[in-house]
Amino acid sequence: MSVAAIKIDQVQKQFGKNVVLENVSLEIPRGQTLALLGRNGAGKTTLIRMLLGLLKPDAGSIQVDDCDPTREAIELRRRVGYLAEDQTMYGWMTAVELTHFLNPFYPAWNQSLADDYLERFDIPRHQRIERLSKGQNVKLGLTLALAHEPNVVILDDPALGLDTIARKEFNRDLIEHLQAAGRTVLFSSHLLDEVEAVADAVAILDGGRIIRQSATETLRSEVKRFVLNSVEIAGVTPPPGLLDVRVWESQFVVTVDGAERFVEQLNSLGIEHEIVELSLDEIFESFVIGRTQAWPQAGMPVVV
Ligand SMILES: Nc1ncnc2c1ncn2[C@@H]1O[C@H](COP(=O)(O)OP(=O)(O)OP(=O)(O)O)[C@@H](O)[C@H]1O
Repeated sequence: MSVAAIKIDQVQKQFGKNVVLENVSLEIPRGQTLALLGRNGAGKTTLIRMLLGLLKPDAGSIQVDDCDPTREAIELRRRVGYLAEDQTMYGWMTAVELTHFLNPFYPAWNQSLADDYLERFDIPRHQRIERLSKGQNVKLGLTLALAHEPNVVILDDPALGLDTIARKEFNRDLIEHLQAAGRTVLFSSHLLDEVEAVADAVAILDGGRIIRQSATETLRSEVKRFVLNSVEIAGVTPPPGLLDVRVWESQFVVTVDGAERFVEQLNSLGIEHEIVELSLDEIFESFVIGRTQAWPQAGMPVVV
């Protein structure tokens, strides 16, 4: 058994002329929860569909729980729990009927675990699925994704459309039932404030590439915002990992990936600075819409 539960190596995918994924590589160690972040249309669902063998990569390779999704799709489906974005289910069945219906498709299906989830998630067993609320629907989807005790769980924007409290409940359930059981979880999301509490690691997908993958805590300690006096910064070499520069009255507000190195650089030059901690939301924003053009070039007059 390999150490990585999910291994994506140099994957490419294009639809017609639209290159959606370009040299995407990503590894998720067993037992880890990784949040895949990206703006609308970044390619999250496309990547997830390839992990499940529903789409073939144009190039590159994928391993999920030691299976190649393109060649072992059925075996893979049995080992992986999947909750799709806007999952549609048989509306005319009741929740409990659906669990019994799916049972024979999965050799490892655990009906008493399915019953247990229905109860713990407060899903009315005998109500038709079409009459369940959005929150109950998502939780039923989660029940179905987990009842065969998969090693790997893939959730495509699971909290989409849920209200704030339902999302918090969902995240709590995710932590209690998946992480505690040592499952590997990959979930895509754009609700970053909530990802923070759940994800051990995040990967940011932008422009068809993974532009950053890191432990959530490491990312927060390495990406910081600095407030600097504009006169002092003139002529200083832009730091590696510069993500964003804004001119604010007589100050430069600079976001850097590699905060420690930048602090050393500023200290060695005797430049005073204030450090601002960022939320994951602000970090994500700096990566995907940050602008670095406002960094002053040596010899350039500086706005004061
Ligand atoms: N089957 C397909 N045929 C053609 N283009 C597709 C197909 N599936 C996805 N695309 C295109 O690929 C790009 C990525 O779509 P994808 O659904 O993977 O993004 P996403 O990150 O999941 O977005 P969202 O957060 O909005 O769900 C989009 O430009 C989309 O139009």
